[in-house]
Amino acid sequence: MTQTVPTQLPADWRDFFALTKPRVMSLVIFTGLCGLLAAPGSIHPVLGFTAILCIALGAGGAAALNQWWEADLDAGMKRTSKRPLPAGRLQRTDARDFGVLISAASVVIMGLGVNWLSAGILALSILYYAVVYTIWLKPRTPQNIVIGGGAGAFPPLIGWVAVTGHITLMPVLLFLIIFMWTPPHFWALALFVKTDYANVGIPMMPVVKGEKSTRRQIFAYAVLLVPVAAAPWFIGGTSYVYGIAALALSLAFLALSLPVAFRQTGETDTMKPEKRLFGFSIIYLFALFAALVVDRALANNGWIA
Ligand code: HEM
Ligand SMILES: CC(C)=CCC/C(C)=C/CC/C(C)=C/COP(=O)(O)OP(=O)(O)O
Repeated sequence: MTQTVPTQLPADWRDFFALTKPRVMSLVIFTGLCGLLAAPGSIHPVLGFTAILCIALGAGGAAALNQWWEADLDAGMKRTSKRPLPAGRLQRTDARDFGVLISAASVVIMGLGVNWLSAGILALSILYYAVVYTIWLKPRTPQNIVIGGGAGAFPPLIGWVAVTGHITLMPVLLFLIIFMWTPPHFWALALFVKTDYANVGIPMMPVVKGEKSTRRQIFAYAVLLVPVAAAPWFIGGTSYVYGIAALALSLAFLALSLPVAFRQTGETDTMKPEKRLFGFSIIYLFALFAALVVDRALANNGWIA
């Protein structure tokens, strides 16, 4: 007897999966994993896997709650109108319940299985993204992503604390790197989807302060990112392998932010430098955190100091 094997998950499962913003969260999870792998000491692989699963569940749950709250806003923006809620493929209450369930599960499992400090920071970052950023800051101030960006900066700290059980300067620096990276990452994108945010009344920086001010601020954060990204090397937390990679990547990021910072655009501009900077921002963070893990692996094997 022949059976047809379904090649795709049922639509409702795909929609729940989409609620977790999987593409964005892949980098969130990767930075969490790198924090865990770069931390001094060791963790049992099963517990390490559990910690990363909890970061994924917590970040995904917070993203679901973000979309539950913003379903009407998302319906009004071209970029987000096809998401499961605005497209009518899911009930709003189902998205809320799913978000609460996997967020709560992530914190409890992290606490019981790994340690309560990492569980506490995970809970803080979920509340930070779903409540402080989404409900409070995003509709109110153009500094929303500067302050709210803190939420996305926690995962490497959580991964690190999952191993060590305490907070030191190194994981705080990893937090600061993502904190400084978030404004240029997001504002580069906001420059080319400006009208979307203006249409739904979200006070993103280019809408409120204008393009010129946003461009200058992107540059300022890209400048600050150079010493902050190299700081783990300066304090002796890594070797020159990470240090050189951090400087090279950050200077490339700065170079790409230059044409964004000092140009004016007309109505028909294709926004190539802004799109390039946004694209590179993602490669930048993947490569920087990968360099950190390679550096620590080389040191642990005695190949570098
Ligand atoms: C408040 C902070 C942030 C804001 C407002 C923001 C906003 C955005 C937006 C609007 C997009 C476009 C893609 C989409 O529509 O889903 C995007 C893409 C992306 N973001 Fe962010 N982001 C933030 C922080 C982060 C952080 C902390 C990470 C990871 C560490 C991250 C990783 C990514 C990635 C990987 C993409 C590309 C996704 C794709 O290829 O579709 N973002 N971000
Ligand atoms: C562990 C944990 C909870 C991590 C959280 C990670 C985090 C805060 C990531 C931020 C990423 C993100 C998708 C922002 C989108 O902003 P938006 O929601 O304003 O974007 P939108 O306009 O696409 O809805």
